[in-house]
Amino acid sequence: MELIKVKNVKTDFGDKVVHDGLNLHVNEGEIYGLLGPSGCGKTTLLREMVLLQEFNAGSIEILGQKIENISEEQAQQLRRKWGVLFQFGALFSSLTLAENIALALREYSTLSDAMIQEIVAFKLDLVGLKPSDAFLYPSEISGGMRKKAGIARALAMDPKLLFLDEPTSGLDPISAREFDELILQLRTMLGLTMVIVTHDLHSIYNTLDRMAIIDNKKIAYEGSLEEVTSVKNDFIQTFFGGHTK
Ligand SMILES: Nc1ncnc2c1ncn2[C@@H]1O[C@H](COP(=O)(O)OP(=O)(O)OP(=O)(O)O)[C@@H](O)[C@H]1O
Repeated sequence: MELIKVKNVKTDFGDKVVHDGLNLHVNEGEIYGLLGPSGCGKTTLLREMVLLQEFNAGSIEILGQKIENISEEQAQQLRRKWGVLFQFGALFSSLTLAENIALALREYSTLSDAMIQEIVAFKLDLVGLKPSDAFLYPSEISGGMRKKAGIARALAMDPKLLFLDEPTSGLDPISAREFDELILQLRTMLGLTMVIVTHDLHSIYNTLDRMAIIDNKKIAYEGSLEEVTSVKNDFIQTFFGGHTK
């Protein structure tokens, strides 16, 4: 089942055309990568998918709902069905990790305090953080732990879909690989579908089921790693740093 359908999406910022007819789909349960050279419009597409950015033409359907011309009420309902972790999507520095994770639950649910604490503890455990980490502030933890806490916050409302923008950027290699493992575990445990913008070749190899490479305003290549890297041309060779078959 296709959870995301992008059809002929066009985006410009004034004179600058960023997307000129993008087409892709993401299947349920898939870890799908948005790749491409710097500035090709990956983050813009991700922002369009999560209703933070308008596009000029075409159509995007998420979880069966077309998002162009969506009403505010429908948009609010849809936003609760996905979690997002942006590259600089910092946690609120004045709140503990537990308070950060609980934020959406307090805003969108009528659950009791005790129930919210239980859910927070469960989410912390899910991402590999300790119960005692709940009381720490973002400034007191490492970058890797912050990313994990960001994922725990994104998972607070039990989303079906997770959108991640450059999740391993800024992490040391060990934390980055730990993060890849976490992504794979979460998919297995929760059956999540994920869309990940990434430049990280290790993450691309370790985690992605399929990917789209945006170049020159279009989806230049789409498919599994095997399919994409079997293309014999200079662009693909350079993009994958010569690590193709
Ligand atoms: N709000 C905006 N106003 C004007 N131009 C924008 C805006 N947002 C993005 N752009 C431009 O659109 C292009 C695509 O940006 P985007 O951030 O989507 O690229 P990207 O592929 O994610 O890049 P990177 O890999 O460097 O993060 C860039 O040229 C950028 O400068």
